Amino acid sequence: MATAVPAERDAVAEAFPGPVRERELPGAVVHETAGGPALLAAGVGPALAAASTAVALTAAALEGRPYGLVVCAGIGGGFAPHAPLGSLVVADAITAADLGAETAEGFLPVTELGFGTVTHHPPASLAEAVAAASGARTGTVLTVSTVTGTAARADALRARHPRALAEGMEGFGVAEAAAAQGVPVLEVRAVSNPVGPRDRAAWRIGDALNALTEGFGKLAPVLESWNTA
Ligand SMILES: O=C(O)c1cccc(C(=O)CC[C@H]2O[C@@H](n3cnc4c(=O)[nH]cnc43)[C@H](O)[C@@H]2O)c1
Repeated sequence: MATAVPAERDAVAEAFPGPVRERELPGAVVHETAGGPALLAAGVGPALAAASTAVALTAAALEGRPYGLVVCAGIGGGFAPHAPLGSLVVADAITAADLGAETAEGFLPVTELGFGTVTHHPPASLAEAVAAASGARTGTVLTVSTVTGTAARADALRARHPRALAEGMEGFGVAEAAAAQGVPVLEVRAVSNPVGPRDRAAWRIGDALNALTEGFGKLAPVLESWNTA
C-alpha cells in the first residue's frame, strides 16, 4: 500500500490494528502490519512515489515473496458534483493528466508523441468489488504534478477527461512501478478538497483521513481475498 505521506499511511494502518514492524530499505521504509498489508509512505509526486514503490517491490521480489497487488491510497481533490468532500473514489483508470506536450492546437499526451503510456487500468472486478464494499464511486483518477488551482484548469481537465472524479499526485507513478514488475495496481482517494480555484479554507484533510480509515476498514476483506485467490 503506497501513500504519499506518513499521515495517510497511518490513517490506512488504523484499519489494520496490531503490531507493525518497520523495515528500512535503501530509500524506503516499509511498515509491515501483522496479517495485513505492507504500508509505504512513498513521497509526494509521481516521480518519488514511483522510485519508492519500485524499491519496495524489488526488495520483496528479491526475497522471494513478491507482492500480489499495489494500492495507491491517499487524500485528493474531487471533481464536483460527483466527488464531494469526504467521499471515496476508486480508480478504474489511472491517468497522467499532464504527461505530454503543449501545442498551439492543444495538449498532446505522450502516447500521441509515440512514447509510453498515459493510463493504467486496475483489474475491473477488483475496483468494482472495492467500491461496492466501501461505498466509493468509480471513475478516472488523474495524476498531476501541479495541483489544480483555477477554474480554467479544472474545466480543461474535465473537458479532456469527462470521467475524471478525482486528482492526486502519485497514482500514475505508483502504477508505472507496479506495471514494470507485472503487479496489478489500484488507487483509492478520499476527497479532501474540491478541484478548482485554490481555497485553503475549503480543505477537509481530517475528514478525508477519517474517510480513508473507515473505507479501508470496509474494503480490507476484499483486498485479503484478492491476495489469497
Ligand atoms: O496549496 C494548495 O493549493 C494545495 C491544494 C491541494 C493540495 C495541496 C497539497 O500540497 C497536497 C498534495 C498531496 O495531497 C494530494 N492531494 C490532495 N488534494 C489534491 C488536489 O486537489 N490535487 C492534487 N493532489 C492533491 C496529493 O496526492 C499529494 O500527495 C496543496
